Amino acid sequence: MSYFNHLLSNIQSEDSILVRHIFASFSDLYSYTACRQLSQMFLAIIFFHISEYILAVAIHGKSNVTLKSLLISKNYLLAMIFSLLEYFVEISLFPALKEYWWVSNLGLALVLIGELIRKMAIITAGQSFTHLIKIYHEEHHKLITHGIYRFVRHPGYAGFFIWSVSTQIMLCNPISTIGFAVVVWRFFAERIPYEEYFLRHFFGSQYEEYAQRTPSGVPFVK
Ligand SMILES: C[S@@+](CC[C@H](N)C(=O)[O-])C[C@H]1O[C@@H](n2cnc3c(N)ncnc32)[C@H](O)[C@@H]1O
Repeated sequence: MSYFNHLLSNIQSEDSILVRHIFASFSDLYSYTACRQLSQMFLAIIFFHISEYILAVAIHGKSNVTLKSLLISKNYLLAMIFSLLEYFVEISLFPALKEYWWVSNLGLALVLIGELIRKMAIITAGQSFTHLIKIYHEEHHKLITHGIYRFVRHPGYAGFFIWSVSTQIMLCNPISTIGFAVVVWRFFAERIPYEEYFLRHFFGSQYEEYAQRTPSGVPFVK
C-alpha cells in the first residue's frame, strides 16, 4: 500500500513538473500581456462589425442591407493584418514595449468612447445614416442637427477615427497608431467635402447654417 502511495506521489510530482514546464512554455509564447491585449482587440473588432450590421438591419430592414454593412473592405483587412504582424514582431523583439499598461488602458478607454460616439450617431440619425453616401435626395432623408449632431457634424466618422486609432494604442503599436491615424484621417478628409456637397444640395441654407455653427468632429477638417 505504502509502495503504491509512494509511486503515486512520484508520478504526481513528475506530472506536476511536466505540467508546470508545459505551462511555462505556453505562457512564454502567449503571455498574459499578449492574451489580454489580443483578446481585447478581437472583441473590439467583432463587436464593432456585428453591431454595425445589426443596427443597419434594425434601421433599414434586412432586405435593404447587404454584407457590405459589416464594413470589412480589402484595405481594412490589410491594415488589420499589418497591425497584428507589427504586434507579433514587437512582442517577440521588444516585449517591454507592450508593458506600458497606462498606454494600453488609455487605448481601451478610447476604443469604448469611439464605439459609443459612433453608435450614438447611427441611432440618432436613424434612416438618414446610410453606409453609402446618398447622392439623390430621398423623402425620408431628414437633416439631423439634434443629439450628438448638435456638437459635431460627423460623429459617425469622428467615432470611427477614435475607435480605429485607439485599437492600435491599445496594442501599444507605434507604427500602426501613426499609420492608422494618417490613412483614416485622409479618407475622411476626402469623404467629408464630397458628402457635404450633396447635403448642401439637399438641404440648402439649412445645411449651410448648420455647418457654420458646428465643427466637423474630425481633427483639422473644417
Ligand atoms: C455613413 S453616414 C455618415 C453620417 C455622418 N457623416 C456622420 O459621420 O455621422 C453617410 C450618410 O449620412 C448622411 N448625413 C450626413 N450628415 C447628415 C445629417 N446631419 N443629417 C442627415 N443626413 C446626414 C449623408 O447624406 C450620407 O448619405
